[in-house]
Amino acid sequence: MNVSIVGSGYVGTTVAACLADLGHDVVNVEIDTDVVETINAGEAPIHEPGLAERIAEHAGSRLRATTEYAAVRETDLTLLCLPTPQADDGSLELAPMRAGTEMLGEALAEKFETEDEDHLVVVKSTVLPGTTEEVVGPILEAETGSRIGEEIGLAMNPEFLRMGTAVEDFLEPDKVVVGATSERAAATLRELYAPILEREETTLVETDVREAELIKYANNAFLAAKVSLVNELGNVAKEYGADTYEVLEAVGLDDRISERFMRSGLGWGGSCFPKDVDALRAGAREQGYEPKLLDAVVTVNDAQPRRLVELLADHVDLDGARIAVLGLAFKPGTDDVRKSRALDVIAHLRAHDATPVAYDPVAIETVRDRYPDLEAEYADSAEDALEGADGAVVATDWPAFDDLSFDGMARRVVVDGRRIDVDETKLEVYEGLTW
Ligand SMILES: NC(=O)c1ccc[n+]([C@@H]2O[C@H](COP(=O)([O-])OP(=O)(O)OC[C@H]3O[C@@H](n4cnc5c(N)ncnc54)[C@H](O)[C@@H]3O)[C@@H](O)[C@H]2O)c1
Ligand SMILES: O=c1ccn([C@@H]2O[C@H](COP(=O)(O)OP(=O)(O)O[C@H]3O[C@H](CO)[C@@H](O)[C@H](O)[C@H]3O)[C@@H](O)[C@H]2O)c(=O)[nH]1
Repeated sequence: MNVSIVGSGYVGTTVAACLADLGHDVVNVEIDTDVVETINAGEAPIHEPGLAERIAEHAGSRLRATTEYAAVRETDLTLLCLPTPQADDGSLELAPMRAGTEMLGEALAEKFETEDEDHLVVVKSTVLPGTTEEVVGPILEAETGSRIGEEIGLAMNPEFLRMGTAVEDFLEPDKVVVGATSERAAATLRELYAPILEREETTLVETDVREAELIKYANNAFLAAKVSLVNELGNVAKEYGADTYEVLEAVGLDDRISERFMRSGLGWGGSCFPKDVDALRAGAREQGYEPKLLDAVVTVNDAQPRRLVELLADHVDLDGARIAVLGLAFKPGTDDVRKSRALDVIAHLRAHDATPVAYDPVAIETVRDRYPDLEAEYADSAEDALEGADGAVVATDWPAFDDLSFDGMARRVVVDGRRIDVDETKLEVYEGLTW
């Protein structure tokens, strides 16, 4: 099929490369010219395992990128992978979605004028119930002068991929959720995802649009809540002197609970859980419901970076101390630093007048770009960050940190926010945040 993807960020780029891999002809429509040039040069604009190889293989043949919306006219369907960030009050900010949809509508108007063809528009961005049918649909109708259900098909198809395993998650998902406004739209998406849907392990869930929109938020709220509960239990376990990882390993054997998403420590960051839980809380309030449990899920999460720095302060006088911060990415396998807990740890260290010396295998450039005012020094290697340090914190569980010797530290005091696999015998103090 001929597919256009509007927005070539973490999701749009991954989805484009994977759909090209499945045999589709794909064009990324993106306003950032650097991203467009990078993809067309056969390179990946983000760090994501398996992505660079796929872009290198397909760029110039089944995959290309452009800043020109006119490209959508040569395609059968468009996936909207636009950002849906947080407004200042935590609610869902729809301005980028509206702007991109308007530009798409303008481009499609010409397609409908010159050709007797239809076009399916699919919202892949995470949006609250009602957005697809009450915001995206009407903009498309206004811009094109056509009706949803006539020339324009409309569907919502949330994406569940994770950073760090995005390619694998997209190609081998547990489920594909399709909320379509017509059987024709649903059939087009079944055709798009046919090779994925053939997998025994993948379930196709067909719903109305509102349910598809809410499934995405419910999924993320559930996982974020699970990690916050695990962190609360971990904090309690620490008070009792019990090892929460042993406790939760046993709890996870109950298949109603599962052993996944049981890692306590610094809590959740990233571009999804924080903004999606906040958008759902704001949306619920707007609908007249007080989401008390979701509020608590955020409160527990927000407290963890401060708890970690306070724990470190029990062992090290932080005033004037050099503290190595191991990891900046919000999780391993990605250069994504949006809402990374490491940034909060750095802010708390600064509040204690410590000097944070940060190292990350792939995310230092992204931090420098996005947070130029962050008050941290950067090191070229973990060993350099640790050299002469009065203490260290582990903020991201990069596998490479497991093998560190911590030899060059002035004092070998390590507070681990992620429970990596270090050799404790080499350390003067080794404390886990929650165990
Ligand atoms: N990152 C994830 O792991 C993930 C997973 C599932 C769903 N989502 C959802 O997918 C959506 C996209 O997320 P992301 O992480 O890829 O965001 P992102 O910020 O990485 O990418 C968005 C891209 O859209 C581009 N853009 C903005 N306005 C545009 C316009 N008018 N026309 C064309 N391009 C435009 C930006 O330049 C950027 O490259 C969000 O709704 C997010 O919640 C994200
Ligand atoms: O046991 C765990 C598991 C995760 N985390 C943290 O939780 C955050 C999110 O991790 P993860 O869910 O693996 O990564 P994301 O890329 O944010 O993916 C989530 O957000 C995406 C965007 O909506 C969804 O598509 C995915 O399904 C959903 O897992 C990270 O900070 C992790 O360190 C923990 O602290 N403990």
